[in-house]
Amino acid sequence: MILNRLRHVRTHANYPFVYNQSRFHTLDATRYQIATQQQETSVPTKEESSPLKNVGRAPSNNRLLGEIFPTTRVMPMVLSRKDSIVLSFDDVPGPKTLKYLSNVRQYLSQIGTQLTAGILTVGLNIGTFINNKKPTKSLSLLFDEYGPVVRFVSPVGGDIVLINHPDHIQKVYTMEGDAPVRSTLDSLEKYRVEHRHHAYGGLYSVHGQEWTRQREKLVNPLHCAVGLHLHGLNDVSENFTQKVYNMRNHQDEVPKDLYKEIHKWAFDCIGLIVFSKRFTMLDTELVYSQCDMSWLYHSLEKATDAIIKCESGLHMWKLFTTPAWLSLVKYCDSLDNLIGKHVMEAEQAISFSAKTLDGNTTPDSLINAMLLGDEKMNAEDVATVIMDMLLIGVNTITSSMSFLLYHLAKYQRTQKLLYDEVGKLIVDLKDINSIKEKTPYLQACIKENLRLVPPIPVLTRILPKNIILDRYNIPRGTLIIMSTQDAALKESNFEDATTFKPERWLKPNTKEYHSFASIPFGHGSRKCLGQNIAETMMTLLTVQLVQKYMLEYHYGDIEPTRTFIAKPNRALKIRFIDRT
Ligand code: HEM
Repeated sequence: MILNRLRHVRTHANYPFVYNQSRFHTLDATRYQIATQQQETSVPTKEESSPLKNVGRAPSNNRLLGEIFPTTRVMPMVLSRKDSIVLSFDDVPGPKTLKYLSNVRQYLSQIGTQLTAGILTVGLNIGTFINNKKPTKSLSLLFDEYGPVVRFVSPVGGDIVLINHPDHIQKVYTMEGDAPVRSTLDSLEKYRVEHRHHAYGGLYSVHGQEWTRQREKLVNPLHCAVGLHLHGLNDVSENFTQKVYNMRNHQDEVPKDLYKEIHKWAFDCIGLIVFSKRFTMLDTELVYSQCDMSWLYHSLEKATDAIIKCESGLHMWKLFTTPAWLSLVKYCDSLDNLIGKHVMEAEQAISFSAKTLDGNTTPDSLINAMLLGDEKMNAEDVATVIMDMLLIGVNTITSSMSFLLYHLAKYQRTQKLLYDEVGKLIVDLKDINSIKEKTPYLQACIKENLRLVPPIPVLTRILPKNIILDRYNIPRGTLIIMSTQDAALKESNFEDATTFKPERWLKPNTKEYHSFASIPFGHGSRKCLGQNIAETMMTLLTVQLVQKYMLEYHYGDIEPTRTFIAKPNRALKIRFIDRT
């Protein structure tokens, strides 16, 4: 939604460049001066009426942009000899084809910037297929062609700038402001506007004051959640380890879909954290009609598939009712209803026991934390927040756990070193920090796995101020896509970059790396809130599996798919061989 609003603004912002190219060729000095004046501090005011002053950024009288990023005073900058030359937004290199189409963008305004991202994804996937390249490689080819800052002139929405240099990523984060804005999933947003009567999104997708309110409400309960449920999380992991034992075939492989079993494990764990209830999807063979929990799981799976389809295609669902869109509505409705039921039960339990929450009391569940206290949320908002949490939390953890097992099975020497560390470990379930302290090599494995395959491979920001990246002046309001995975796979940032080498994260080696070269959980005030939960879950399960089994993998390389949350692109046929 925000993107759709900003797109309108950005369209006008580009006109001086699109139509006045020749004029600028003769006015180079003026252009550089103007671009420099727009550096990080400059934000347009209502008084700026000269067309030249508005080059490369939003028109000054735009109310919407002002609403999202409140206006600050313009500080004129004087160009001294020491100032490096700043190039305009139009000089940013990128594929030309889309530029010609940009003249028709105003006629297609309701489709939006996300479509350009969709086209980008489809293009990269086709390129990968035609050139028989690894999916992770095709994005880096773009940077090889155009340099570390690539501009996509969108024919139908706002332009996109793609970056992969750790210095630039760091600079974007330092300029993100107090209430950072990321691009959201348009499909989920449309669903909420049309089918949920403009309900707020969950923490991942809201902005501004609502984001601040939700984040403040959730930050502590999510931190405490791990401590509250450490035993339960360990039990779920034990369940998974036992299920693998029961499901193995004669080759010691799990013949059914191992990814799906990991998904159920993640669902049971996050279910425990969110609802404070023991879900038992791992023990349940799916008979959908029989219980709410199975339906919740089934709806989550189907809603995820539908969102992936809607987000990665050509966004036709914005114009027509496509099967993917119908499926999204059906399963998001189902998720909403089922989660709503849990929230209502929690509400009733609260009113029955007349629970209260003063400032120092730790709530006994995440739902209760949201329903109690001074800034308590209404039931509908709580249901939305939980839906987003399930969609992000369950899928990201499933992705990382799958790749962690794959990497351990593939790199036998690493697995042996890990076994030396955890083989005889007795896990003290009173304190997760002590478990982490006793397992530095395992923590390095988790980190290295997330470097190689971050479940969310690109992060986005829409900045409140102009930013200069690699000498190019990028106007505020531009969608900046940070290809963090590409940064993490670059030889210039990590030697032997595509190899799984946990040792690189052990002291003193860790100092060698740029702190923004691998940021799987993001950074800053909008950083992932589930990092501790994710690391704890992966620690508990890996310890149990490595203590009991030797992992092996004998098939072709597994790559992450290019979807909004990465998945393995082929079956996880890992062998779980009993340790004697
Ligand atoms: C391996 C697992 C996970 C990874 C790699 C991961 C990664 C991320 C990333 C990259 C972001 C965006 C950060 C940014 O824009 O700078 C994010 C946001 C978020 N994550 Fe995670 N995540 C994981 C698991 C979880 C779990 C288990 C939960 C909760 C149960 C969770 C809840 C959230 C929330 C609520 C946000 C939005 C925060 C905000 O906008 O303020 N994540 N995550």
